[in-house]
Amino acid sequence: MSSNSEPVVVIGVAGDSGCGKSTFLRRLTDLFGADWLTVICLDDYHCLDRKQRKVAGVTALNPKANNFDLMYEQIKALKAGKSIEKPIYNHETGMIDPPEPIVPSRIVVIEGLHPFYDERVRELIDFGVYLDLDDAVKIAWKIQRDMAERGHTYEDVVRSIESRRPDFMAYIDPQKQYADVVIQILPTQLIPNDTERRVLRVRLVQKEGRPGFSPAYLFDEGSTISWIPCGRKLTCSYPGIRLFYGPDEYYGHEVSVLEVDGQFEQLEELIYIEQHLSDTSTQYYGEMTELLRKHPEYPGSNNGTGLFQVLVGLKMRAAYHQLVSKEIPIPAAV
Ligand SMILES: Nc1ncnc2c1ncn2[C@@H]1O[C@H](COP(=O)(O)OP(=O)(O)OP(=O)(O)O)[C@@H](O)[C@H]1O
Ligand SMILES: O=C(CO)[C@H](O)[C@H](O)COP(=O)(O)O
Repeated sequence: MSSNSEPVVVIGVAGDSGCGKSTFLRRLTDLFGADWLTVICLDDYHCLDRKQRKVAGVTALNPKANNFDLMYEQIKALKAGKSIEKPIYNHETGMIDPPEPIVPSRIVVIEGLHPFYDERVRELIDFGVYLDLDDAVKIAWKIQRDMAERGHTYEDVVRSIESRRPDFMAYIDPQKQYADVVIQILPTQLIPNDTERRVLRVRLVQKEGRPGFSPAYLFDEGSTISWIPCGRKLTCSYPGIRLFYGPDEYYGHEVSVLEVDGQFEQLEELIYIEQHLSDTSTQYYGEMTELLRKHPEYPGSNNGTGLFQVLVGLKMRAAYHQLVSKEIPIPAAV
């Protein structure tokens, strides 16, 4: 629990269902320790239950199905170190269950569909990440999970993604402009006409000029670099690995982009990549590689999704320390 004298830092993790939020949260828990984190799933602020949404003809992505006033009041209270009685949305029954008490830890993570949607909530967020999954990859991941674990057919998966698309584009996707970092997960460019989606191209879009956040870079800050590290120090089988770093513009903001296309054969060799990255906010040599090697079983540990999730976790830790140690006024996520 956080005492009133200790600031509570709020982290936002945004993205559609099935885009890897749970995996990212597991990495954050490994980094900070469970005692440091209070995770709030924003699905709990659905104000219409499944039946009511059906009657009203709205999806859970529609703001009308969510209580942003309550979300704002409760996140504000948590940030002030106060306990709340949080509602619970029950995904098994599709109903809203009786509320549960929540006591904030030092870091409150709000994760789900709408962390940056409401301006008041957005301004409470100290560091925000948006997980931006390309549709082709989203279908591949959902098929893998929903067909294997939930008994859905290929057509069910595609239909469900299609039916959510209009509301996704209207209410979820635009939030990425407010994130400090966006992890874009795209099909590889290393395999022509790839349909398997096992090899991924992952881009880390990092906003420049945010207090408490300095983007990581490859070799030389501010330059544009394409690097194929396959050689004596890194084992690469087909289709190889390509890294890229360079400046860009994103929704009118200056950003720097780090990119990894391809996958790593041997996790321990990641140290070679880590050596060439700067401003990673590690606390000791090799920390990134060590964190990835700890959980090779997490999906994406052998590609840019895992690498950048770990890197973003390290950036969140650095932002936390900066905010707390300097007691600087907490800036908005915009
Ligand atoms: N980096 C990755 N590489 C490959 N597959 C992945 C990766 N991350 C997630 N997946 C796949 O996507 C599925 C959904 O991931 P996860 O549960 O982390 O997403 P989520 O956003 O929390 O989903 P939900 O909100 O529906 O619970 C996983 O079961 C896994 O199959
Ligand atoms: O997008 C979602 C969560 O991220 C869900 O679709 C939403 O919360 C509604 O849940 P359910 O389908 O269980 O009624």
